[in-house]
Amino acid sequence: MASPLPPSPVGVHVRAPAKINLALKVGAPRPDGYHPLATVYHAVSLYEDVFAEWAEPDEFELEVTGEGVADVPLDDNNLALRAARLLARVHGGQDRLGVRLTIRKSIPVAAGLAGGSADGAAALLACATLWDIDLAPEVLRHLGAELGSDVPFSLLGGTAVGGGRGEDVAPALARGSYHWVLAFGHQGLSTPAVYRRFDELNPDPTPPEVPADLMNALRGGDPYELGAALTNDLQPAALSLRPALRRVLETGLELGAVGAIVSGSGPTCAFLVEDEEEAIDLSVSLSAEGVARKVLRATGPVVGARVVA
Ligand SMILES: C[C@@](CO)(OP(=O)(O)O)[C@H](O)COP(=O)(O)OP(=O)(O)OC[C@H]1O[C@@H](n2ccc(N)nc2=O)[C@H](O)[C@@H]1O
Ligand SMILES: Nc1ncnc2c1ncn2[C@@H]1O[C@H](COP(=O)(O)OP(=O)(O)O)[C@@H](O)[C@H]1O
Repeated sequence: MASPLPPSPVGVHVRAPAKINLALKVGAPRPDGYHPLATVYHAVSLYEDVFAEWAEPDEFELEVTGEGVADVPLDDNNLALRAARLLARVHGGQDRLGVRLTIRKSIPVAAGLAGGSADGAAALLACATLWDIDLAPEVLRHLGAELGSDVPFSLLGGTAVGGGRGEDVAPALARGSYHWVLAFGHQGLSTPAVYRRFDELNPDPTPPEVPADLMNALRGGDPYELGAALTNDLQPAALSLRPALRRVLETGLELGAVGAIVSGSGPTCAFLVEDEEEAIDLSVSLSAEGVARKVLRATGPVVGARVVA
């Protein structure tokens, strides 16, 4: 069969954001092993860049550069490669498609910020654009859910409620823009290990519900209210596996953060501050304290995966 002609453009650049969970309520494991969640995702301005270029039919190539590359799988376990193969298989029709993917990582690996999911989401969108496969956003999100629980949100972005195992996303009614300071650890945490520790610590958890105070705070747009309402059921499990995180959280609060939380399964600590000036002050002071490997500022909410060029 003849290989399809490269449609224009020949290369596509997609950018996808990191997430933090403003609320993460976790229930008892389901028969399939996943935990039912009621979560509020929030996309922040730290991005993965994924480039997709036309390649020979059936050729799926990957190059990864940037933050934490040594810990990124380069084989078919990589979420970006899996995304490309999945899209080609399900929506490629009779065409024998191929792609050369390049990921420029800025989101630390296994940090609780969904960097791998951002790569999967970005690769889906980049390949769909490159191969001229026109899919509705909800169809793309449905495909994303096959790659991982956080991938649909990486495509959606903004602030959104997540149900099911996290893959069932809907935009939340939210006002305002928030300033965050993110403190990264020296070593990642395994998401399955943190869920396992959650099970040990919570033999009989209550069914998860999105907290009303957090939704009210988001409707009001006041960072102080939001800071007080941040909640993460996985935080005790992450602290139990990485006790040093307690000091990071306490230090950020002592230095003026209006809220502090472990992001998802950790180990990144996210600090909410009042405004940009406070964000600059806190990031400088936290760096000086030496409690984290690296400290960065970010704002949220930002849009989900999007074509840049
Ligand atoms: C904890 C969260 C919070 O948003 O994110 P991270 O902090 O890892 O970024 C997510 O639930 C992670 O989502 P994601 O990293 O996409 O997980 P998946 O690839 O779907 O699943 C990886 C593993 O995590 C566990 N898992 C994941 C989701 C879920 N609702 N229950 C689970 O028990 C399972 O052990 C599963 O095998
Ligand atoms: N493109 C990718 N980038 C980073 N990690 C990936 C990628 N694809 C698969 N992974 C695997 O997913 C794991 C979790 O990755 P990541 O999304 O960075 O963290 P988290 O789930 O804590 O948000 C990594 O340890 C790695 O084995």
